[in-house]
Amino acid sequence: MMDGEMQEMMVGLDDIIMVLVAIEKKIRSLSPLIHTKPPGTTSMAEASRSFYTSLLPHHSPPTLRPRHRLGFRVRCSLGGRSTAVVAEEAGPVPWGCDVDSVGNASALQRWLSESGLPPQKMGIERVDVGERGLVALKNIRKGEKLLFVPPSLVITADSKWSCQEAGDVLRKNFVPDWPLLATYLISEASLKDASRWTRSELDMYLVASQIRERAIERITDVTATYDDLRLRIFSKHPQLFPEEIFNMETFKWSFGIIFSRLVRCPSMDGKVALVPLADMLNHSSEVETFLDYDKASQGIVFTTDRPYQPGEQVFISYGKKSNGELLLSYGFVPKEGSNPNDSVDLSFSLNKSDKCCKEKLEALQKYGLSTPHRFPLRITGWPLELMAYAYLAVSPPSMRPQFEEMAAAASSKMNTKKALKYPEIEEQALQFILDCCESSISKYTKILEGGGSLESVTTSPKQANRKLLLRQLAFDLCNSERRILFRAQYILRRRLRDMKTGELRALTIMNGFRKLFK
Ligand SMILES: C[S@@+](CC[C@H](N)C(=O)[O-])C[C@H]1O[C@@H](n2cnc3c(N)ncnc32)[C@H](O)[C@@H]1O
Repeated sequence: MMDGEMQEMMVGLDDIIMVLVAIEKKIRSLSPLIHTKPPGTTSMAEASRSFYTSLLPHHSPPTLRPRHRLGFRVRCSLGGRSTAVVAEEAGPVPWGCDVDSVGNASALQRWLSESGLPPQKMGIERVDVGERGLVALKNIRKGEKLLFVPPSLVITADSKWSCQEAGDVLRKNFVPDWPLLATYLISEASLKDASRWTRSELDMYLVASQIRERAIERITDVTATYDDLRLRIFSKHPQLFPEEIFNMETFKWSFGIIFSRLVRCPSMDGKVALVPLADMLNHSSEVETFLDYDKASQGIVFTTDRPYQPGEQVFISYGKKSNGELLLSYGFVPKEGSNPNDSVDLSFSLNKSDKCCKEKLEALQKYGLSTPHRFPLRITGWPLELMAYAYLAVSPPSMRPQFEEMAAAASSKMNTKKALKYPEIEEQALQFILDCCESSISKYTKILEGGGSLESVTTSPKQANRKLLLRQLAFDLCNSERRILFRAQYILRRRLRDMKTGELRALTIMNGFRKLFK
């Protein structure tokens, strides 16, 4: 979560929705009560079933055979298993969020209103940004509250499971919300084909970007989480969690949904939920509004921070995220230059041949840092922490007494937000950052200008050749990250040049004085 603010992800109707598993067959048959129960009493299994039948483009029956789909994952490791062990096993990386037909949207909307959703000023429609989204049906004022999705339609860790016993087992074992919801989705879902990045594609197209590392970390975390659940729970209750349904592939799929569609509600102590209809809202960096639970109306709402006219797509913010983070969790990259929160992670290391390398490393470790360490660069500059890390990296042995102060500042554990200043090594520190920037730029350039293999894709993701689409996403991301690095390079070079001319001027003046006194 960036800047402690609410972060949306969400489980899409079309995803949650995909529902209905074989488990259902074994357990209890879901009664066709969906349309007969009074509003507000809908069970999550019913919700899932209805989503499924109302939004899927083809009304294919739920299948036991797991097929893959969707997005990326988060840090949610349950156990202490070394993540490095599973990194290599991670295999193909599910990516992004498939967008299905809007053909059945009206059935979904009808069902939602029969289940207690109040009349809406927005409807699900095909849109230019995000393929499918919510569009204003009437004039919407700035500051207006919208949605009001009642808790009965929301999926949370407390939701009722089709297979109550399975849910109880997970809760008894204190499984945290994210893996619990992921397992819930598997138990309710049947899966579809996905756009997926393979490990080799990540290596090929995102080799210059730190996002590749983070993608691998995420897969690793999900893999470790699944392994932990399998060991502690699934293997002990095979009748509740049969492996043909609860396996690594289905787990990756459900985490993909969680990553791209889970809503964190600040007003419910950060409780996470999957919210139908709300999960049709696309992200815009130009708005700041986000989903939350509204105590007064007892529903999930958001408050518009701009007016909309009928026909306009309505947006929320998924949080102040960089393009890389948006690609990682949601599978899209905003238009170049359109994201004021964009940043690029750059990895910095201590010099191994530095005489004080060991002491510097110890100082870093004391404050929870290491070498290499990643820092975010923005179009507007770099964090004070990076400058402190650079000071530490270039400081000579005579500055030993300052190592700890530098490490503390690099970890942002210093209470003051004041920038450290060591004029005697400032030039080297800036040069250290510049060198790292330039070496990174050359990696991006190699990818971006490497024979024009990343040709442009203009058709919709659905129709586009999957490979071209993924390459294009990687291309867009690399371009936006390189742009930030170019800017940092420009600022650093200028500052270094100014310092050098300043030094030169000072030297000339000094020489002048010297001559005068002679
Ligand atoms: C919560 S869903 C929003 C609804 C989604 N468009 C759908 O049809 O299900 C999040 C997904 O919508 C798409 N999306 C959201 N905002 C977008 C944007 N600004 N540009 C492109 N795609 C976007 C991405 O595929 C993302 O994973």
